[in-house]
Amino acid sequence: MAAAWRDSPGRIAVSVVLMILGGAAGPLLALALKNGIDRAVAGDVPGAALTGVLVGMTAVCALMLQHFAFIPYGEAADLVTVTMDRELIELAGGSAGLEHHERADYADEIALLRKEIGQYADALVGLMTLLSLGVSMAFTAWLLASVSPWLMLLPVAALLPVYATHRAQDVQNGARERSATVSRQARNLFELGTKAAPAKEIRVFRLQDEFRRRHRVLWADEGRVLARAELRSALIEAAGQLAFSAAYVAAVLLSLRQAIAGHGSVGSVVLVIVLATQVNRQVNSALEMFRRLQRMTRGMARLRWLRDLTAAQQPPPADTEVPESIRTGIRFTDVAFAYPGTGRTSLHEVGLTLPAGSTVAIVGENGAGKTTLVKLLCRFYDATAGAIDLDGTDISRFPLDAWRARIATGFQDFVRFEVAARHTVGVGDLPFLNDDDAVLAALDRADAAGVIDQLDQGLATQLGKTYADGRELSGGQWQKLALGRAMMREAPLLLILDEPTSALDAEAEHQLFERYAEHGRRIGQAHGTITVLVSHRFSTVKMADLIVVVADGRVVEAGNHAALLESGGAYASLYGLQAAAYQS
Ligand SMILES: Nc1ncnc2c1ncn2[C@@H]1O[C@H](COP(=O)(O)OP(=O)(O)OP(=O)(O)O)[C@@H](O)[C@H]1O
Repeated sequence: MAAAWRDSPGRIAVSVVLMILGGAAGPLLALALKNGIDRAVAGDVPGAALTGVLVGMTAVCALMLQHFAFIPYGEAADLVTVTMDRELIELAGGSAGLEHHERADYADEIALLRKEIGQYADALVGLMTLLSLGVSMAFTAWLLASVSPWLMLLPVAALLPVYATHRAQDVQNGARERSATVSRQARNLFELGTKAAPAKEIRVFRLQDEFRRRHRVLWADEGRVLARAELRSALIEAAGQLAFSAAYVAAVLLSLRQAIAGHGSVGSVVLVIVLATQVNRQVNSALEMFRRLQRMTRGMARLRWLRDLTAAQQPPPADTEVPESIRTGIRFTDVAFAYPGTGRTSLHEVGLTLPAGSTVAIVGENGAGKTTLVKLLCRFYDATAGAIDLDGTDISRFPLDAWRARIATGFQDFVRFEVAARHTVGVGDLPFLNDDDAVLAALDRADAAGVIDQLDQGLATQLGKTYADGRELSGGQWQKLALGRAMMREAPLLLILDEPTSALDAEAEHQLFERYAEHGRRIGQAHGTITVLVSHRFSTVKMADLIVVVADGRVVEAGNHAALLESGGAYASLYGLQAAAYQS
């Protein structure tokens, strides 16, 4: 409601007035009916006719006002949804690190939030309806009390189903929460089975039936849990409704007894019957609205959790500026790291110096810890122990945005930005987004200018199959544009290429890395830029000034190619194995 008021106070004010009038119209209709009947019974024809007109007018108001109110608050609700979407984009992308995306339990929460956030428009509808219902119920209670104070118990009895609904919702929420992981797995299978990227492997490995089978099993499990919860909550709700029904029958009998005893008119009996029916309807609607709002409350709690998490994950205040250039280098001192929530240490006592202006290759087997080292350099996470410093200053003391502004990166899981080719590359340095010369120079540095030559409209070509006129590229072409993006920043302090050439063969990767190393050395002379290349291929990184061999989260060797070969350690034997494989 607060968000809607901020977005469009006029629409909300008009809606509130119309909803209050609409809420009052129902009970007033019953009152007009009572008066009309009493006057008719008393033979007052003009009075009865007049109240007849009043009955008609209040009936029209009861039917129409809430519909008219829906126009402005429906629009306000749409605006709120858009505002909420924007907030979620801001929160999901606004934290310093990646923990909320990479931790499974946090990812579950965010997946639920993404699903639910579109329903916030319903929250406004629910609140407006509850406002109108509140007015109706207050009027109804007052009119019932005027017939007999005992009838005041009727709305009180209506609280029983409300309470029952609350309990029933708890049961359902608990079940939904318990099945969140299964639901995420099933969703994962659905996405794998319907998206374009996995389509080739699914066909070749004939995975369709296996996916369908697993999907069926997962939903069967989740379905059973949810169905049991649904049944339990339906029984709890039915008990609440039954209690109210008993109170309804008692109210009608009470008013009849009063009329028979001469303490009330025929009109009063009609008034009680109409109002008691309205109370029933009001309670049913209120139940429905409460149920919806409770669901929203869970979602709002999730949103608050994400707000708090994002705020808590903000970096500590910076107390020094990022230097223009690196003088000596970046040093890891006894760095250890465990991914939050895993309790498993991924890096152990890493001690390492990356000299200014050098090209450093990080090699190692799958899961060795190469990308984790890169994540710490980008400050996606803070080290659990130890420190990383640049020329003696801990990198956590730099303003995070300023630090990242001096890093250029190309990742293995690069993004396919489906925009104009110019912008796919240009986002690598936002101030130069529309600077074609800068974009072409970056593509040239990445040896990717050829991709643009193959596009009908050059840099202006819309990319991606999401658009009817979009041009789809091959995996390698997308990757080359991502490399161009990595080359947009001309004077980074760190140029990090984390297996960005996986779609290329060993020879092409080798040539490209030579080119990057050459480029790195050139900018390295001016700014002390350190080029970090991550690869599995020992043969392609031998030109690096420093080769760091990582195994099981530890740096096991570091030196240049010749020195490492001479020492005859892990590098020498793995290099020998790979070289032999190529030769054979
Ligand atoms: N987000 C994460 N949450 C928990 N553990 C993770 C996460 N990412 C990586 N790990 C674990 O940390 C260890 C190091 O992973 P890392 O991604 O750094 O390896 P890598 O050397 O880059 O491997 P690859 O060559 O396969 O990319 C592995 O044991 C991995 O399972």
